[in-house]
Amino acid sequence: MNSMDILKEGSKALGIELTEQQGQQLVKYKELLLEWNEKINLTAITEEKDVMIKHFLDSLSCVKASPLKNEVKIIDVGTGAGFPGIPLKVYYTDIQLTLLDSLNKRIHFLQAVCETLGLKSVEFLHGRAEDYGNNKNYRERYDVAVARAVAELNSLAEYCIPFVKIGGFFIAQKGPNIEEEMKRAEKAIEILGGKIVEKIDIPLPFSEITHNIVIIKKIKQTPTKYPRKAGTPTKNPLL
Ligand SMILES: C[S@@+](CC[C@H](N)C(=O)[O-])C[C@H]1O[C@@H](n2cnc3c(N)ncnc32)[C@H](O)[C@@H]1O
Repeated sequence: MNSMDILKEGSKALGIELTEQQGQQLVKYKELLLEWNEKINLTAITEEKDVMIKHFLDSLSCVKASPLKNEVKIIDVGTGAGFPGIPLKVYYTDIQLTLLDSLNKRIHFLQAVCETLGLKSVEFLHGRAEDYGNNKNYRERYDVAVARAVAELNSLAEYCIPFVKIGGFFIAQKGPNIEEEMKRAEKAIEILGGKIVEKIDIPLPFSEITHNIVIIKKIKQTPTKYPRKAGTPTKNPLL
């Protein structure tokens, strides 16, 4: 099966239909990812089929989370090579997307991808989530914050919840067996003004893997002392 077939079949299994143009944009993105990966470290997954499944289909599986829809304002925290943010932007063409990462080389890659694919309304932020989360231009300005493979949920909540408006959502894409990690994060989520409202199991197409999406609603303002200074949320997570 080629990359386009994996995308088409896999997205159907996820309950979504990609247009021909969206499919072509994602295949082009995959080519850029593998090309740039020879010069800068973007991904450890390099086999084409695995890239399509573990990066692209896994990112698209976020559409199972109901808070995601067109026209919302989304921040992808620790986006790395653009996952899940860019596949979501290809699918939901009208979202306003902010891609945040602390590695500038990755930001340059993301700018090149968005320019090549013709994606509009994308903002690029280079820096730490803890710093932008304290900046009034970004704090509590988003309908949705998403993150995949960045940190344990208790630290990740401190990175992400400050960006979300009251009534908005933080969507954490997680691997299998998330229950213990969710328990360890309960206190932190509450302190930061959130509440877990749903956990969705997602069987990843063409694999035996089941991933989880944890959906957290922001129900009250985040106290101004959070996020703490850069590094603290991972060194000393709220418990
Ligand atoms: C393992 S990668 C995952 C990237 C992408 N989300 C994915 O699923 O492929 C983690 C990324 O988070 C970024 N990161 C880690 N801590 C961060 C922080 N505090 N603020 C901003 N970016 C951070 C790293 O630079 C890295 O690109």
